[in-house]
Amino acid sequence: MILLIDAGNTRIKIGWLDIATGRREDAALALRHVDVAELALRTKQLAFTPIAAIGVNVAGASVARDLAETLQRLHSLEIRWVHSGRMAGGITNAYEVPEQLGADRWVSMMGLARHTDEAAMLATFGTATTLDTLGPKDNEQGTRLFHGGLILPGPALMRSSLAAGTANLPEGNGEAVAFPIHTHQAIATGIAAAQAGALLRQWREGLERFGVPPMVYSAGGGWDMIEDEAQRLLTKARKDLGLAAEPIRWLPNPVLDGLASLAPELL
Ligand SMILES: Nc1ncnc2c1ncn2[C@@H]1O[C@H](COP(=O)(O)OP(=O)(O)O)[C@@H](O)[C@H]1O
Ligand SMILES: CC(C)(COP(=O)(O)O)[C@@H](O)C(=O)NCCC(=O)O
Repeated sequence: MILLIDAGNTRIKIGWLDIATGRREDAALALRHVDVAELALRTKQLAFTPIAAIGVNVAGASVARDLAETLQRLHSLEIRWVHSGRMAGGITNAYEVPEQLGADRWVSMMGLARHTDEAAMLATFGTATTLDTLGPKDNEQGTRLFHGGLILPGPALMRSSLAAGTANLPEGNGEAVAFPIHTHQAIATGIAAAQAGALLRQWREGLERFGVPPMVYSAGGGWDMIEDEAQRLLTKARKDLGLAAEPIRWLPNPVLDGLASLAPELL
């Protein structure tokens, strides 16, 4: 079994792959950085001994070091860290400097490619929100292009930055509504509208570029804060354009899916 690691800025997600059968974890483990020691307890509960570990890390050197030390101590394993590049897993990276792209975003495009051959967008609501577009599989070689994408503060970061940067605003919670009538509602609605509005903007860019609407997939721990608003705005936009309804589809772990698809060529 191979451990799959996605170290994000808030949490580390860990799954596994049986390379012989393609079998994957039922549910990924999510740990905060400070709880990395819990990995010892959790991997001891696994019904197998991992023989390799591959991962991406956008959370800085100390998180990588903690993970590396923990897996070395527990299983004598070295983590094979994946970095962004110009091409991998049948996808070409349009970033001017490919190595600058977050490795989690890059590998998530390979995860997304497992779910559709159509032009698609992955909206990930983590610490940051990223809205990334993958072109269709439409040439003879079957290669695809990562067209680029947006970065904005994630829902929780928007909320905490409002509370930290103002004298009077709390950490706003609540439902998004058309016309907010108290502060919590005003903040929750503002954040949901900003996140869903950015998603919709990028979906329209995709529609113009491809001539067909990109499929939209979502991921990340902050999705539940904006799901209703995002689904509602996209449904309305599609209806206004005379397009059939097509909801945003949730992907629990596109980064781990991408690592799983890269594993055979990495190991
Ligand atoms: N138990 C939890 N601990 C921390 N964040 C959580 C938890 N449950 C949901 N969240 C939300 O998930 C977000 C982090 O999502 P995640 O996809 O793990 O991000 P990242 O990949 O940047 O670490 C947080 O900003 C928060 O809104
Ligand atoms: C955009 C990110 C901060 C997202 O990180 P996350 O929210 O998943 O922790 C990360 O992918 C990153 O540091 N990217 C480097 C810059 C770029 O992708 O252009």
